[in-house]
Amino acid sequence: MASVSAPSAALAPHRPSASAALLFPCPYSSPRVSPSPTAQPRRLAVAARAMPWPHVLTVAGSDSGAGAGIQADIKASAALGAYCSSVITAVTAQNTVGVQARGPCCTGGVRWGAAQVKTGMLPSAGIVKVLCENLRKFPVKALVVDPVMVSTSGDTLSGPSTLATFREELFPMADIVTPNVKEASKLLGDVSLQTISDMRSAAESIYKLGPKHVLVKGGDMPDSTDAIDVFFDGNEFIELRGLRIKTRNTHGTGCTLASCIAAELAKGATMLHAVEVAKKFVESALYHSKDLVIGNGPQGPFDHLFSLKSPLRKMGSLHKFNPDDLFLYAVTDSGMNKKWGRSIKDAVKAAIEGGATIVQLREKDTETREFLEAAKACVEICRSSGVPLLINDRIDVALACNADGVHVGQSDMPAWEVRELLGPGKIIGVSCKTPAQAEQAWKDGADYIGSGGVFPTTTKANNPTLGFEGLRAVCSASKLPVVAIGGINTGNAGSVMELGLPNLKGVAVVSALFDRECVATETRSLRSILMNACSRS
Ligand SMILES: Nc1ncnc2c1ncn2[C@@H]1O[C@H](COP(=O)(O)OP(=O)(O)O)[C@@H](O)[C@H]1O
Ligand SMILES: Cc1ncc(COP(=O)(O)O)c(N)n1
Ligand SMILES: [Mg+2]
Repeated sequence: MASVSAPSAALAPHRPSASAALLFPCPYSSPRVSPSPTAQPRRLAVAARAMPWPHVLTVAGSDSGAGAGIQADIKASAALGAYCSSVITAVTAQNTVGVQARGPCCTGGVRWGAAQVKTGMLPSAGIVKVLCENLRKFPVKALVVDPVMVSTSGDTLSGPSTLATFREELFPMADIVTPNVKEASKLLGDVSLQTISDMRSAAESIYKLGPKHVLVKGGDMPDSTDAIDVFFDGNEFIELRGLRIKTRNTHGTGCTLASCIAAELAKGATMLHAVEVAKKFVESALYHSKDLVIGNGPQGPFDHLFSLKSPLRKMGSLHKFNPDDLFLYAVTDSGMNKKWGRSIKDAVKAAIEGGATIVQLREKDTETREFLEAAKACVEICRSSGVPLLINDRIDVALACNADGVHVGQSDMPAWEVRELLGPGKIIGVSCKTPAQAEQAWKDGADYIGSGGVFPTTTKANNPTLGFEGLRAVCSASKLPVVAIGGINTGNAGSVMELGLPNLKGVAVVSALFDRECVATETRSLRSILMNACSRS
């Protein structure tokens, strides 16, 4: 890419002034309603009035190369279904080689209402102070602070003069601060950060400066085959481990991650879920862009809008996947429900009443139309009880009913293709019998694996039995949480949980619940057996 120079007027420093309000008009005034509602389809007109759109305001620098900064923020927010407005704090001239020039703009007079605000490059202590004044005057719903200091190309974007203002004024207001390892080190007086344990200590020290959460990002961690970030909420450290994509196109990963967090928060996600979706989004975008050639420099931009190639995709589920949801996993079977004269919907209702923590509709013999109708009814029941609903194999049905996710087997669509179709927010489970399959499921972006048959079963034909030893091997090798499946019932479920296997979060059952007269009673007794077993092991 040729070197791009920024217009010199834009590089001249400005003092904050009231006229900035004109430069950055408040984007929150009511949209004009079409004077002729009959001219547009009724459903669209109703939606436009009823839905407050998720909104991110980015306060960051412009990157003329458009891979990072404001440009990344707008693309990332749009990709995740949020509207993004912007306050430009600096103009930079950058390309795939590095930063050629930079200069500050102003942030004065901007009213951001109650948006989720994401901050990026804040080039001077003066601008950080103006920002903090505004934040105190106009409280926001959430504040995501990406303390941009040095670009990945090694160029300084915000000098040491801003450090104290970051630490003392901005961080205490933040809901999350997302430094990379180099920034975390600078913020803590150039401490050396070489290991995950160093990242944990850094997260804890930065947390003490006042933000509600800290994410220390490990994209630039040397010698790591995985991309590991450390999340800290003041109580618990969570290691977020993703696949490290081999690509030169990593310019703008940090800006993108922070904007995605803000976009997910705007959509109503909790902080940890927002961070998890954001990380998956960056991983998917890098994967899709790994061979992209833009410019000749060592660090290229990536394609934020890769998902446009997958028009089927929905906006993602707000149901954050919690591995503990695998505890009592109810899997339906159309034959069994027919035999006992109940509908899929009534079977699911009863399982939830009895304490099922996740439900999968596995309807191998149900006609598509009937399956979809039942799935839509089950989505409603599950949503109102806070229980995630997954669909076995049928990605089309999962998309049509907006289920929380899908469970696939080794002969179904590969999990990475499912992820392409469903997007980063949905839950994906994969059946795995071997450590190699478990490793592949993780690489493909799955959230959990189901492993079995632990015992002989009649529910699934030609299904070799793994036994406890096979289950142990898969659990020990898995980087994902595991649910055991296959021939599990009230008589043997306790012995499975008492194994105390690493990553084993629960048991999945079919006939033990649904090939019985009273689903709710069976579910209740299985639940108490599992709870007792867990308290013993
Ligand atoms: N090659 C990669 N493959 C997968 N994820 C990556 C890669 N590089 C960075 N990430 C992820 O991108 C996000 C931004 O991290 P990082 O690149 O460290 O931030 P920054 O851009 O601020 O230096 C993190 O979630 C990190 O794990
Ligand atoms: C205007 C601006 N803001 C932020 C970054 C950080 O980018 P990177 O993700 O490459 O560290 C950048 N290079 N330019
Ligand atoms: Mg980076």
